[in-house]
Amino acid sequence: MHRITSASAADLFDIAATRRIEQAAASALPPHTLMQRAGLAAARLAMALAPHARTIWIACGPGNNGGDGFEAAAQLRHRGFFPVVTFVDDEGRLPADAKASLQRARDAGVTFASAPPSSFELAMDALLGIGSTRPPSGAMAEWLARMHASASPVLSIDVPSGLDADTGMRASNPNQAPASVRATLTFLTLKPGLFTAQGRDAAGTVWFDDLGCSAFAQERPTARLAGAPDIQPRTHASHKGSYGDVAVIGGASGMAGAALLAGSAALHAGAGRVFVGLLDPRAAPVDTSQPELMLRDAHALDLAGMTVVCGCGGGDAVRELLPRVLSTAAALVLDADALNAIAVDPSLQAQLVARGQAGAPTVLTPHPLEAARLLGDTTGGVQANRLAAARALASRFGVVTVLKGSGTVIADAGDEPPVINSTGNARLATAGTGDVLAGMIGAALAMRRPAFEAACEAVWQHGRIADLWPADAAPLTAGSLARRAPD
Ligand SMILES: NC(=O)C1=CN([C@@H]2O[C@H](COP(=O)(O)OP(=O)(O)OC[C@H]3O[C@@H](n4cnc5c(N)ncnc54)[C@H](OP(=O)(O)O)[C@@H]3O)[C@@H](O)[C@H]2O)[C@@H](O)CC1
Ligand SMILES: [K+]
Repeated sequence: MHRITSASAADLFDIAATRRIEQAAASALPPHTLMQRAGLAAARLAMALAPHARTIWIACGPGNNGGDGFEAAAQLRHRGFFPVVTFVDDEGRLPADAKASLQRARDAGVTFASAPPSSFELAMDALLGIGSTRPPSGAMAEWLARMHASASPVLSIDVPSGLDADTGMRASNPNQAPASVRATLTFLTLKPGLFTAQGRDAAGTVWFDDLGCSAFAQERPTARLAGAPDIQPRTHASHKGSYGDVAVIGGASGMAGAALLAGSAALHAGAGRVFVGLLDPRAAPVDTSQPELMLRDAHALDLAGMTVVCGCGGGDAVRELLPRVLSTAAALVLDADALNAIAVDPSLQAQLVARGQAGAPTVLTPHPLEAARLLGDTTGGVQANRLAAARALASRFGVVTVLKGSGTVIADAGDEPPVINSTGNARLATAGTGDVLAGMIGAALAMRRPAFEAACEAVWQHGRIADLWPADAAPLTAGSLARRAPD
């Protein structure tokens, strides 16, 4: 068993692949082995999370997830703990594995109750796992609300009940605040839904136990966690030309800040030279707080050979420059208003596709609403399956897509599984952080990183800066994020 951190690189498997792996493993092992291993792992983690617990409440559901809970209860009782099990259903309907574990819990002397204990030091959610088919209701919903309202830690078994392990969507109560201390112990495979959409909030700290079955995981991953990128050392005999030129195009009237933020981020991410082509004709000729940035009139910038970051604060004015940007930029990041302009213009879309066909690297950085506009979908439709939406955008336009949000998804147009980013936190929910990300990706492209790697690395670093933000420092702002340190 090990804890998954933002540095962990790992393959993720959807429910269908997990079921196949489970079947292959179960048929090669003696009956009940997997559930006994799962229950033992759950009991061990429960003891580690609440070593002095007097009462551990284990809520068990009608399938094998409940079976894991019974098995954990038996193991905890054998070790001198006092688990109290509440069980939602008729035991006659339990699958064979779970029935055997229920019997083992009874034989171990576990207490069964019809209602949750009045106090508990740890709650174990073994109600629903990957077999969840509809929103929890009745006693199940009440018990989930009860455990998440308590100050005690909640340990979810395999998957937080009601969370779709493929998509990270919650079946119900999407706004229900999860318990402040929460962990999920997942078995056999890591599932993508634990890491994107509502999954990260629901799951808390993710622990993984392969139940000794990694040899059976011969499936193609659905997605991946990329883990910490390798730092590319700079050679001593290098100069600013070695790290490429970035040109930011944006900053229409009243929105110069967005373009300056992207420029600052590109500079601090290591680009050799950064030009900021402002769309506002009355913009100041220099930013005295960042004199390294070379401010220009966007229309006068020669973009040939440049990595262009286009759209930050671009307003409607960016539209007229897009044909030239799409046809001349050596590498390109399209953000914000550039994406909105492309979403409503078939000729720009055709140009974007042509870039992909010509092998010109392009990265799109939409948030869910921008992605929805590009796909002709709704934000809800995009969020309902973020992996699929990112893949659809990447293949439609022949680009790398960075679908922002909790668990940012990075997909390319090829066969590679998409990456779900594992860094970042709610500190990033402040104006301008998207402009900073666009600038960081631009810098990585200017340094000749392949587009998919550039996007994955920059997204990881962007979140990592927020993760390392000192708790006692001033709140994170986009400007300080771009400079990679609190003011
Ligand atoms: N087999 C093994 O050895 C191993 C299995 N493992 C464990 O098994 C888990 C998968 O087990 P599973 O397939 O039985 O699915 P599970 O998530 O328990 O739920 C299915 C049951 O719930 C019911 N149901 C669904 N939604 C509902 C709702 N909202 N409200 C009420 N009922 C609802 C559904 O009934 P139905 O939809 O048919 O009415 C069915 O009865 C997996 O996540 C892992 O924890 C691991 O230990 C590895 C070894
Ligand atoms: K569960």
